[in-house]
Amino acid sequence: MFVNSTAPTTAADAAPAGAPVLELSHASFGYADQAVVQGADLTVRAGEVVAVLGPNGSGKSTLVRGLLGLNDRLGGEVRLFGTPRESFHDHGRLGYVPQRHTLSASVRATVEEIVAVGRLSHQRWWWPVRRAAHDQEVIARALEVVGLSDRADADVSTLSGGQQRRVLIARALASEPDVLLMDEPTAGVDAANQQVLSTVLARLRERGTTMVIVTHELTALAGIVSRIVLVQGGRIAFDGTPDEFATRTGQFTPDHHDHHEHDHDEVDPRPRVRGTPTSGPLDPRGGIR
Ligand SMILES: Nc1ncnc2c1ncn2[C@@H]1O[C@H](COP(=O)(O)OP(=O)(O)OP(=O)(O)O)[C@@H](O)[C@H]1O
Repeated sequence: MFVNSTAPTTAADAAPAGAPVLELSHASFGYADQAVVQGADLTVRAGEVVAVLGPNGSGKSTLVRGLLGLNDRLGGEVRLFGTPRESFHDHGRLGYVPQRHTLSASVRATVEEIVAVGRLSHQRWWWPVRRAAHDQEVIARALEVVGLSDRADADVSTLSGGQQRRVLIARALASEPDVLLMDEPTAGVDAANQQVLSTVLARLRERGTTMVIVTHELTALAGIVSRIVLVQGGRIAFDGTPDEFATRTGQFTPDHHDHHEHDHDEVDPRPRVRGTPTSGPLDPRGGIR
């Protein structure tokens, strides 16, 4: 498998470690007039890797889509890189891998062509249609990081579902986002491919990429997440470190002090987030299956 490549770079003006990049203040999101997520307060800082857990239907996707402006905000505020969402236009700084989304069999495009779509947010109308050398380089690195360099010219419809998820991650990486939001990136992916994805995510974390990952498979992310947010019934029921989560639920003890924590001399720039467990019982499923 791939493993010894470098991840795509983040934008040159990336937020400094610890700066707030995504902020929700008493935010409610839903569909039409129906609130699904209510009164959410959440600040994600540069360099954090946040796992969003919760039972089916609790509102995880709605929360993430709400951050991106993909559903209705019914109250509260959303700020992206310090700017109110309604005035934020630098969408290339946010990479999004949607849930349950693979590439339709009817798409006639190569893997590289799909990943190249991620560069569109960097293009200007006066640019030539032909890709610049830098774009080509970023696309090649994104493919390398997800282990699909050798499939660049393959028709996407010939790839497995798990490989297609990796194409979508590469597409998001190709936009060189400051923040990567992924909705169940490991869902429906076999153990071998989950391992590949875990390696990809670990490498991105090492590079300081801020990530918000909706997941039911926390074990696949052990050693990668720095913070856990649990959504229950549309509300944030827990927000804290993996250790605090383990203590609170008594269910899951992630081995989050993996080798990535120790094989560097420099101080980890990621902020230490204080746990803010709310009162009341946590759902025993805790979003883990
Ligand atoms: N487009 C939509 N229109 C109306 N209601 C929706 C829509 N999408 C989701 N919902 C409803 O919002 C609620 C929360 O759904 P959401 O997808 O956010 O949950 P989730 O926690 O991500 O669930 P899962 O783990 O199953 O993916 C559900 O009751 C769902 O039916």
